[in-house]
Amino acid sequence: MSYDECYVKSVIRTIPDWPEPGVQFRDITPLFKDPKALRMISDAFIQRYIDSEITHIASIDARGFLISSIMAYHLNIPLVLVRKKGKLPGETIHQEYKLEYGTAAVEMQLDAVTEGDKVLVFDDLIATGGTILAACSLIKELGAEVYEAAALIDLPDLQGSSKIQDAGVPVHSLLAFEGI
Ligand SMILES: O=P(O)(O)OC[C@H]1O[C@H](OP(=O)(O)OP(=O)(O)O)[C@H](O)[C@@H]1O
Ligand SMILES: Nc1ncnc2[nH]cnc12
Repeated sequence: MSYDECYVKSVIRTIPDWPEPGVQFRDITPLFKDPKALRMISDAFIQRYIDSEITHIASIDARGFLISSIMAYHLNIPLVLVRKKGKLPGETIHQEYKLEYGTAAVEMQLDAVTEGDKVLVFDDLIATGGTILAACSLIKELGAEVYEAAALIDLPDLQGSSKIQDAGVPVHSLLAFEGI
């Protein structure tokens, strides 16, 4: 089955003014109810990385987990978790980042990745880029290299993907949606 961008885009639902007025929420839940669309995007990501040098996928809480665990299984590489602060046991490091209002923080376990690892950072969507940049900073702090940041959806008008690229991290996404 070949990748059909129009088909995949058609199963992503836009909810206007959620969770607050002015936001066009790109809802990926219908994609998980559609095995054909899920297979198309999973295969597209797997094809991109099958012959790459990536050694680990660092997957971002929570929607990032859904696609990256399929990728890790098929690529036969370790999946490590970047979670919202306070969810991971044991020794961790965390990084704060800015939200539209206030701040949030993501966290990784100290033994998640180490020097020599080439890590793909994966999330479902890039908006302002704050979450992925915080994840990249944790991976670098642990001594590993960020190979690339990938997401199903980019919202280019919010300039997050440009910000990530300006920080020296290549970015790959399958779909772009205009607007915020
Ligand atoms: O590029 P940014 O501006 O940082 O925004 C993108 C992040 O926002 C959403 O996560 P959310 O915090 O809503 O969490 P969820 O995946 O648990 O729903 C999305 O899944 C990304 O992780
Ligand atoms: N517009 C949006 N749709 C879905 N998830 C998001 N996370 C941040 N902005 C979003």
